[in-house]
Amino acid sequence: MEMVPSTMTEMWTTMGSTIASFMFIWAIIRQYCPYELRRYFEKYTNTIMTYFSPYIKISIHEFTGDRLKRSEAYVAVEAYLSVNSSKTAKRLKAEMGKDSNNLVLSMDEYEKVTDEFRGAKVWWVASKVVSATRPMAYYPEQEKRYYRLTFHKRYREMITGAYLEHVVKEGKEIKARNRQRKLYTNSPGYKWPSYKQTMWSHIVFEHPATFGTMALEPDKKKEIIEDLVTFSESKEFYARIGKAWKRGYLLYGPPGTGKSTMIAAMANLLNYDVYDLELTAVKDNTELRKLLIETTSKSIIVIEDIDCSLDLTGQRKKKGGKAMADDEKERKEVKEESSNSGNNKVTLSGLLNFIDGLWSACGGERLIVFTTNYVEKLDPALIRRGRMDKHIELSYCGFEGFKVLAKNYLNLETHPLFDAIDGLMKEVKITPADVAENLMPKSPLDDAEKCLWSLIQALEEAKEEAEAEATAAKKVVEQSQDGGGVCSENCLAEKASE
Ligand SMILES: Nc1ncnc2c1ncn2[C@@H]1O[C@H](COP(=O)(O)OP(=O)(O)OP(=O)(O)O)[C@@H](O)[C@H]1O
Ligand SMILES: [Mg+2]
Repeated sequence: MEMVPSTMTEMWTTMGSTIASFMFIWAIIRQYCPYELRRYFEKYTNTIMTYFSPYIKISIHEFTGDRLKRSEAYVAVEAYLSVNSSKTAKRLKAEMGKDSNNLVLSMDEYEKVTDEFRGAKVWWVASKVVSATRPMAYYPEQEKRYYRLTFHKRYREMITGAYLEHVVKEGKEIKARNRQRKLYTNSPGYKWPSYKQTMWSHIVFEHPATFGTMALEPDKKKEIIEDLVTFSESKEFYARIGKAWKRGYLLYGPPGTGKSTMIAAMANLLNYDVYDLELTAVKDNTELRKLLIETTSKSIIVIEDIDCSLDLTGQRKKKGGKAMADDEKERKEVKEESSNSGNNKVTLSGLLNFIDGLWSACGGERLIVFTTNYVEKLDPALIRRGRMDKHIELSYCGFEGFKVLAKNYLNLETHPLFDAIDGLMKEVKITPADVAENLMPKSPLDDAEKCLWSLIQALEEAKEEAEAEATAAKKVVEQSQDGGGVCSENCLAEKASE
């Protein structure tokens, strides 16, 4: 009877020491056996194991090829498992979901979940390979994440066919349902594209503007909405006519007329992401192309104040201020210059390529929107139809626009003061931003009437200013006509003081 515990102890001791020796030997092998030899050894053990194993494995990697874009299959599987794994997996990751009010769960790394499909059992594992450490300490390791699907070989046909189809389809649906719209921007300080997943950084897009809240003539509004909706539903049409599925919009007009607001409204209408491209932060044409490739479909790529972002006009003037007739030739020169000199800048040709070069067709379903305050400053090549298909002028606020704002801000459909405002609006130019500002209650006690009076006052002031300016301008014209182009000493002094 007493023998049992002692035998047990002995057995444990022997086993312990065997394991210890084995680990020791393994450590020695790891240290001294060359990496290549070990790889070779591992490869063949794997092959032998696979030969005898009744299971088939399929890996779905996050990045395939040259890591240009996240694999669509990976994204779909991720979404599919986010729903299907949360019931069975024990370690889960949580991320903020749509509208930031729920958490979306997905399986954590190295977690295994089981799924069943028509009586067949399959296993999914989320895993990653960390590539060998690089000599440079500040250059972090690369992680390559992937999902691995394991199933019995007797289900081969069904799993590789129907099941994977089901996973991708459902994954895409889940993705669309949980889609949190994003606002992306290219960060200027960022240098090492290879270890970060993307060159864009993003936040959740939460702009409340819609076409409903925009002050715009109803006809124009309707036309723009129809144009956008038609675009988003025209996948087949674009394929048939052999054009990339994208459309360019140029929004121009004075400051405060709603160009940025309209972009937000567009994104909200179509449920698209927004890529706010800061051209001045882009190093060169190559980087511009990389940024383009990393944009996803169903998105709006925005370049605000295009006239300020790029010295396009300057570049062309530098070439000797030639007449517009030399246009084509000049553009060619600019192109050559940019390809030869390799100066680190985004050039006009780089930007044109970005909009309609070969690369611009990847992905599809994208809007490119430029905004500017000075449309006449832009290079005609940049805004010709085909590049910027639709030109939308956003202008000063009309009475119709005012009514929308009055409804939004004060919940007013009519008011006795509306007639006075209508009259004044015909005489003076006021931006929707100024109207909006005046209609905004300034204290809790402000009622609608007070806000309307504030607007009337602003309109009257603007009118007086405009009149004063007009008289001054008239005076100058008269004086120059009187003097017959030759100024008297007095006139010169007056002009100088002006
Ligand atoms: N058409 C409009 N309808 C409703 N609100 C407007 C409209 N235009 C401007 N606004 C209001 O004015 C503010 C400024 O508008 P926004 O930023 O869109 O102007 P912008 O045309 O982009 O000006 P900028 O050229 O200076 O960038 C917004 O906060 C918005 O509330
Ligand atoms: Mg703006």
